[in-house]
This record gives sequence, structure tokens and C-alpha cells, in this order.
Amino acid sequence: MMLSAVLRRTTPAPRLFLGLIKSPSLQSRGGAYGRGVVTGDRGEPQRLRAAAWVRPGASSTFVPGRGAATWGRRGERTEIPYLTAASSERGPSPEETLPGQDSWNGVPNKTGLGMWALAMALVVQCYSKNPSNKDAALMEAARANNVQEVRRLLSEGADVNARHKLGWTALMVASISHNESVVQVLLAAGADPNLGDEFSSVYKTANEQGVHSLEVLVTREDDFNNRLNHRASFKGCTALHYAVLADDYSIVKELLDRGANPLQRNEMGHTPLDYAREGEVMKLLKTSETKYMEKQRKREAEERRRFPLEQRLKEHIIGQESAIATVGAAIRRKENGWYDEEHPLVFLFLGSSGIGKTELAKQTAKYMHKDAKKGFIRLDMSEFQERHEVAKFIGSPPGYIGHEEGGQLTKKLKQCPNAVVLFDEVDKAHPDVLTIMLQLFDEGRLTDGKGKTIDCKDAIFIMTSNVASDEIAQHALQLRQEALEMSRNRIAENLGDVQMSDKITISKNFKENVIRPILKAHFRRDEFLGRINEIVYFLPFCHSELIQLVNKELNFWAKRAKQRHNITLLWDREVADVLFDGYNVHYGARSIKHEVERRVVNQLAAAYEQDLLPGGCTLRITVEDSDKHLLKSPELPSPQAEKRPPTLRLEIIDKDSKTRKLDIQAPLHPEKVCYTI
Ligand SMILES: Nc1ncnc2c1ncn2[C@@H]1O[C@H](COP(=O)(O)OP(=O)(O)OP(=O)(O)O)[C@@H](O)[C@H]1O
Repeated sequence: MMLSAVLRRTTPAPRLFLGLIKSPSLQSRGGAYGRGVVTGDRGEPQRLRAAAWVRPGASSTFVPGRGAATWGRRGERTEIPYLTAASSERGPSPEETLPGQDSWNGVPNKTGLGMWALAMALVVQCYSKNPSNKDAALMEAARANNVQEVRRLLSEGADVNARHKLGWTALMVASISHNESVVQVLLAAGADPNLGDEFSSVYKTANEQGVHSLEVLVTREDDFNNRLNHRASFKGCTALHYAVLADDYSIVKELLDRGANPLQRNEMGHTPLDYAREGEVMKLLKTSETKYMEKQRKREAEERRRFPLEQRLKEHIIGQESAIATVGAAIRRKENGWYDEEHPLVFLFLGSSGIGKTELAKQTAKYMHKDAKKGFIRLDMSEFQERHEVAKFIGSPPGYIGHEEGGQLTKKLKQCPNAVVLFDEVDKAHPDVLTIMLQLFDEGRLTDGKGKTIDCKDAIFIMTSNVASDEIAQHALQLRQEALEMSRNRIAENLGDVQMSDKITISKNFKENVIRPILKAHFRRDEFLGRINEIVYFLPFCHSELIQLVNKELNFWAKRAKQRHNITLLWDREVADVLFDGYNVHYGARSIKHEVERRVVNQLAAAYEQDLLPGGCTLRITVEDSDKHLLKSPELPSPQAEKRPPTLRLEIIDKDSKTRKLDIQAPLHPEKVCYTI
């Protein structure tokens, strides 16, 4: 079924025939489905190709050299220009017709057959025998099974993985054409057997590239063969897919031995095995799949051991160590097969705004899926507050508006049933939506508005909520304050080596006695809470984490300054202490981002606009009156701190290391005020 979908139908109508002319003395070979090939034996002429659509039953006469094709019925002629480049060769006389023309266009030219020829003929392309482009020549040699030429071109620097402008590689061409020796030479030269074809179908590729579909068809059929269905999509097909389509055992084996991935899917989601016929090739692919899976599993396990998930997450997320540890442990259980296969993993992320809940979900999706776009589904649950919005979630039933569109969740889950799904602000969702989610978490499947069931036991569901965030923040601040007090006392009592630790963990007691009742009151359903595998707590940032966040943000802008304006941006250590003052526990890391934009980036932009920043300069951010600035912890507001707020200034470091403060005019009062924030 699958195979026949990509192989051509046997009675196509209208038919296409092609003419390839190599020299004036013409011969023709009849081909299947009306394909005609005209070849010659004199000189080293240009190769010309022409194509025309002919309805079955029409007769045709091919008149090369005069720039016209004639399709006739009992001698009537309709002339269509088609061979503009033919004049470069000594052509046959205009009236010369092709021997065997009846067979090469595949239709009888006897009387009584109507010329309802829809004929459209055109010049497609003109190739010289020795194309200056080595990569194109390599493709040609691969197609023609010219091993020596392939070797020569490779030794002269042709790119073994170069693509035809329509998307395929020489290895794909050699694989579909049964050219085993060429396949061997290409693989030995480093051809990647796992590259996917960029060619989709004739019509789609023609559309995408803005080329006539006939030109695409002719080119494709020339390099591949005309048994492939030009309506089917070949995007993502590897050389192995093509070797399987050609049912060529030796080439399939060669490719597999050289690292071809038998599990690689094309864009339609099919592996090479899906196209295999019963027999040796199918057997070989089945055993290779099993071996490859085992190898892949070992490689991934090794990778995880060397570079654990927690470490990856910490590269992007500052603090939130216990959240990272909880998520990391659950995913490790799942990856190593220590989990309940009947249910998906469900997390509830709790904490105030801007402290990394969404970021952790995103990074988890990135880790789990190479295709981060499909592998991460995010739904803002505040869009599902009304009962009727359930339909938006899973799709409307038949007869209702939007039935055809499908649901926001179901549509995306269908594309990637093992995605990481983020339900943002789940507390805002209507109870009916929660009921559907409960079914999803419980059974690991979901039925959409069209009655189709999507199995998603392998998905990871993450809900976020700000419910109880004040309680969590207060509790964390209190714990931190207690820890700080204890440290201070120990210092006062001179107890020696005291480590001031910012790290705290929420007690089990607090979770059970404070958080659970709030959640229960909110979600009103024990079974809903019961289906959550892990409730993950996100805590407000401590001092050292805030300094890291400020530096992360400044680094981001320094990178931008370098990339966009070739400006090197440096800053004093105290700058971070000043900027972290902008932290607001209700907005989390976002408040730090805004503070950096307000106090640093605004100055940079104004200085740039006022032409104060020569290209390639080095800038430093400094703190004015830094000695008057007393450090304060965000969670411990101190009354004596900062009587006069410290300001940030930009200075240029000259080549002789001398510094010069920039006089940036405040944009609203350019004549008066100096810009310092
Ligand atoms: N712990 C963190 N480490 C690094 N960056 C962070 C952290 N927390 C937040 N950010 C940054 O702050 C911004 C907002 O974070 P995020 O979207 O994860 O917040 P959230 O906790 O999901 O908040 P909300 O509930 O408002 O959606 C993002 O740009 C993110 O990169």
C-alpha cells in the first residue's frame, strides 16, 4: 500500500513524454508511460531536453532542430516551440521525424485517434557534457554509473554531500539507480547516508522554487526514475529509503554497514522498512532496526551518565535546585524504564511569577526532543475559563463551528504524542476543562471532537500555578531570615568557621499543612491532586542567585553590543550589587531584566544615538558614589541603606587605558541634564 503510493500508477493520463537529444543522428527508445529518450552517437553535443503533455490517443511527431514539436492527427500539425538550444548543434533536417516515434511516446499514431492533444512544450535545460560545476557533474556521474568520473571529481574537490538545487544528493541518485559501485565510492569518500531529501513532490517543489512543474518533473525523472509517483512526497527520504524503494539488497546492506539509520523517518513519518517488500530486504531492515535501537539506547544512556539532565538544566536556570532535582529524578526514572507505563508523568509547578517555571518546562522539552518546536506544547489556561471553551481545547463536535479546525491541544498532541505539554496558569481553567485533563492524566489518552483517540501515555504534562505563591514566598523568606540570624549569632559568638548558606528547603510539614489545603480548596478535587506525580516548589531568589541573574542579563547585552555594534562592554563588580536592588519578589527575574534595561540599556541606546560610541570601542559601566551604597539583601530591607541612590555611568576606555566618562544628554532635556540613572 505504502509502496504503491510512492510508485507510479500504470495508466497515467495525461501522459508525459520526454526527448533527450544527444546528436543529430537520432534514435529513440520507447519508455514506459510515454517516456521517450532520443540519443545519438556523433560529437560531444549539448544534451537537450524537452517535454510535452499528450493526452492518450493523440499521435505525435517530434521535429528536433527546427524549434518545433508537432502533434498531429492525420497529418495536421500544431507547432510548438521547444528546442531553442538545438541550433548549437548540427541538427537533422526540420522535417526529420523520429524513428519509432510510435513507441517512444507510447501511443499509436494510426488514424482515428483524436488529437485532443493538450500540448505544451518547452525547453527545459541545456547541459554541457563537462559542466564547470563539479558538484553537478558528480550528480551526473553518479546517475550514469561512471565510477571513474566519480572518483576523479571527488579527488578534484567535488563536495560528496552537495545537493542538487531541487534537494537530493549524489548518494540518493546512485542508490535509486542500483549503482552499487558508485554508492561504495561515495560512502568511502564520506557521503552522509542520513541526509534527507529536500525534494517533496513535483508540484510542491515547483511552487516552492518558482520553477515550472514540467521542468521539475523532467529533472527529477532524469536523475531518479519514472517509477516514482510524482504526486507523493519524498521530503526527508534518505539514500536508504531510496535503496529500499529500488529493492536493492546490496545497496541497502552497504548503506546500513556504513551507518545509515534504519529508524530515520521521512517527513511523512515513514521509516525505510515501511517501504520494503516482503523478502530479503525486509528481513535485513528488521534485524538492523533492532540492533540500531539497542546501540542508540546504550549511546543515550552513556550520554546521560556523562552529562546528566540536572547539569544541562543548571546551564540555563539559576537556583531552583530542588525543583531541578525533582524534575531530573522523575525524568531519569522514565528514561530508564522505572515508571508506570500506563500513565503519563504529571507535574504541578508552584511559585510566584518570573522564577523559572516556564523556563524549566522549556528546557526539559529541549532535552527530551530534538524538534523543540513540536516537542513543546504550551497552552495558556486563562483562555479556557468558560465552559464553552472546552471545544477550543479538544475540538468541537460534528456540526459545530470550528469542527474542522480541531482542538488546540489535540491537534498538537497528534503531531507529537510524547511532547512536553505546559498548561500555564492551570488554576484559571474552567472545571470542565479540568475534568478533561483528569481523564488525560488518568488514562493517558484523549478523544477529540472528531471522535479520534490520541494515545499520549508517553507525554509529560506540566501545570503551573501561582496559587499559594505568597505563602511559599513568605515561608521561604522566613526560612532564609532564620538561617541568616543563626549565622549572625554564630559569628557574634565567635564560633569560627561559619558558612552563610542561602539554600533552604520547604518542609514536608509546610507542604502538608499549608499548601495541600490551599490546593484542595482551589481545585476542589482530591483525585485531580492525586494524579499529580510531583508538586514542585519554586522559591524566591536569594542574594547570590540575584547577582548571577544580573550578570547573566549583562552578559546577554554585552554579547549583543559586540555582535551588532562591535562594542566591548565591561562592568565593575559593584554594578551587579546596584542592579539587584531592582528585584521585586512579585515579578521575579523579570524585574531584574527590566532594571538592566532601564538603567543600562537605555543609556547605551541614548549614547549610541548621540554618536558618542565610536565603532570598536570598549565601554565600562561603573557605579558613582559606590562607597555610599550599602549592600542590602532583597529579603532584608534595611532602613539605613542608600540614603542617596547610587548611579550608573558609562565610560569609554581609550587605547592608552585612560578612561573618559560619557556625557549623555537625557533625551527629554538634551540641553540640560546629564543622563545618569
Ligand atoms: N531561575 C531562573 N534562571 C534564569 N532565568 C530565569 C529564571 N527564572 C526566570 N528566568 C527568566 O525570566 C523570564 C520569565 O521566566 P519564566 O517564564 O520561567 O517565569 P515563570 O516562573 O513561568 O512565571 P509566570 O508564572 O509569570 O509565567 C524568562 O526570560 C526566564 O529566562
